[in-house]
Amino acid sequence: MGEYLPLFIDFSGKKVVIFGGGAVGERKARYFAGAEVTVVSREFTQCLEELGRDGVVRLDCRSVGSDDVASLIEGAFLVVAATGDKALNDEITRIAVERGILANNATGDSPAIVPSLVKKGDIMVAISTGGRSPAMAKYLRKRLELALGDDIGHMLSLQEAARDALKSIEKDQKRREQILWEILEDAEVWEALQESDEKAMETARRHFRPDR
Ligand SMILES: C[C@@]1(CC(=O)O)c2cc3[nH]c(cc4nc(cc5[nH]c(cc(n2)[C@H]1CCC(=O)O)[C@@](C)(CC(=O)O)[C@@H]5CCC(=O)O)C(CC(=O)O)=C4CCC(=O)O)c(CCC(=O)O)c3CC(=O)O
Ligand SMILES: NC(=O)C1=CN([C@@H]2O[C@H](COP(=O)(O)OP(=O)(O)OC[C@H]3O[C@@H](n4cnc5c(N)ncnc54)[C@H](O)[C@@H]3O)[C@@H](O)[C@H]2O)C=CC1
Repeated sequence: MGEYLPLFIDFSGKKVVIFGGGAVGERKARYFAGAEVTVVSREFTQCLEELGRDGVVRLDCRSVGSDDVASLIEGAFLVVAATGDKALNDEITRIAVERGILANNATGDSPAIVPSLVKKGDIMVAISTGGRSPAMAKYLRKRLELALGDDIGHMLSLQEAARDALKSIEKDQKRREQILWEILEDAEVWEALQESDEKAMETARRHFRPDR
């Protein structure tokens, strides 16, 4: 097993080439939908056809042999091998790696892993089992989705606002850090968040006191 580490990458404008237009190719295409996604496949799921029609992804309908791969992945930032043909997926992955392109292999050893993703507004939690049990990654995602309530999205907005306000009030960085923590750990602030963002900010402000 490799030394996998998560990293949040800005995919806007990046070229992603996905091979295979089945259920797995579709899931990966939706995951990377913010990028410039092309799906290359003999056939496409109905959902991919719709995404193609709406201009969310580009569809390239063709049968792929290993000789075609190099030209199809030119300029790509990431290649996803998700056809139903394991040998072809391994070959696609090998060719991408050879060219220094990131690759995700849906049926074998994979240089890059697509995680399970919990999203609450701008907060993201990525889950991987290092490839050992994708089913368990999915299971943990479902549990975390339930455990992390919607109020964390509101706390994010509050922290952002408090952080901005503190920059002009409190010159000492360590002190700003401490105040932001106090707000995070204040049960009454979390309670006030249920009522309104304004009420929560009001409650949070008591931590703004100058301490000297
Ligand atoms: C290594 C990895 C490479 C990669 O694809 O990136 C990989 C590989 C393989 N998956 C397989 C099977 C399944 N994968 C899922 C689901 C997901 N698989 C995802 C990621 C990953 N899958 C990467 C590791 C992630 C990690 O580190 O944990 C998720 C998280 C992300 C996504 O794909 O979007 C997404 C859940 C999203 C969500 O809902 O949260 C399910 C369940 C389901 O579909 O309901 C099953 C059936 C049950 C089972 O087998 O566990 C097989 C065997 C194929 C076969 O038997 O033929 C292989 C190949 C192999 O093992 O060699
Ligand atoms: N990594 C993951 O998350 C998971 C991986 N898998 C594995 O991923 C693979 C794909 O799964 P599905 O999408 O469900 O299969 P699928 O059979 O529905 O889709 C495969 C697609 O690849 C296309 N394809 C196959 N060979 C091609 C070629 N030479 N040229 C062009 N297109 C070609 C087919 O037309 C089809 O559209 C399977 O081997 C499956 O076992 C399955 C579940 C999860």
